[in-house]
Amino acid sequence: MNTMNSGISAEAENQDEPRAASVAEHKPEDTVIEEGKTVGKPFSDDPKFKLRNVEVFYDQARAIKNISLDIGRNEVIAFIGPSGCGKSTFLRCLNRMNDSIDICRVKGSLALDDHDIYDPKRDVVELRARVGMVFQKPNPFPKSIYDNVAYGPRIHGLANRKSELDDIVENSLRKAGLWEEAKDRLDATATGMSGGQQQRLCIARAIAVSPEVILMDEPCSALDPIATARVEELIAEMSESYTIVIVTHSMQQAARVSHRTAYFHLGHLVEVNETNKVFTSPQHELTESYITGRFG
Ligand SMILES: Nc1ncnc2c1ncn2[C@@H]1O[C@H](COP(=O)(O)OP(=O)(O)OP(=O)(O)O)[C@@H](O)[C@H]1O
Repeated sequence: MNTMNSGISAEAENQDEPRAASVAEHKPEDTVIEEGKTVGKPFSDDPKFKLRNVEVFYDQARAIKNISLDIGRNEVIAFIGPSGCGKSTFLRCLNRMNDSIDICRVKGSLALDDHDIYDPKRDVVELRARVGMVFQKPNPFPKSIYDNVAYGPRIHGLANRKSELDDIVENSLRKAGLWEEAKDRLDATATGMSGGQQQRLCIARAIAVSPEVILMDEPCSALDPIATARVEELIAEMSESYTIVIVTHSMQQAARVSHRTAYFHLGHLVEVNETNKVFTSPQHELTESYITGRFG
């Protein structure tokens, strides 16, 4: 796990690659991006997801442009890039959350454990149990803490007896680091919790159906620094059991929590590499421009 949290720009600027000279000569936005060409290490020896030539359209507008990427088993991968570059759109393909958007079309090959995610015969409810999601804003149901966590296991029939359900709720809350705070108020309404607690409850809710992957779309953007630190600790703990994909606007967060980082730009996947490499010696000038704050 990478623990760098400062000095990203300084380290990036200290490298003596010849590319540095060319950056000074023209604006980053003038850079021509070679479609479908991602520098670094976009592929993995043990992929959980194999994503090839993925394109996503909203009506005629192409939001994702010929992206190929593997996401490794039990890897934490961060998606970074300027606003509107397609991070969330690409993330939402991984459990077909885009299905609910009528104008959205997904092309290419997307496989989870070598099975086509977009197979028309695929059970999307089962897919989303395997590939859970935590959103930007904590969105607990207006129910009790217990019922929030028990909801998924109930609809998926994961517990035959009340005692089994109790165990799932307790284990999920423990894994989400919320048990001590919640155990004496399981019947209290979830919306009365703090924002950070609500977000950990949403993580517990995702964990309760035994997912293999957890997608996180800016999970800390509505949280204060202490609640953010708690969720980041959780990500580190959860990475032992799950594959985690996190979209973040915070480069420090990407550096702290992820093994690999993927840099998106205008719908292209420009660079993917081990996180410390992306932040200390980016190979693409657009990545370097972004992490040194030239735009974004
Ligand atoms: N439901 C939608 N309908 C039409 N266009 C959309 C829709 N959602 C996203 N887009 C467009 O797709 C492109 C990529 O958006 P997306 O939200 O995936 O980017 P992002 O990198 O996650 O942005 P941000 O960091 O601001 O959340 C943008 O041009 C956006 O306007």
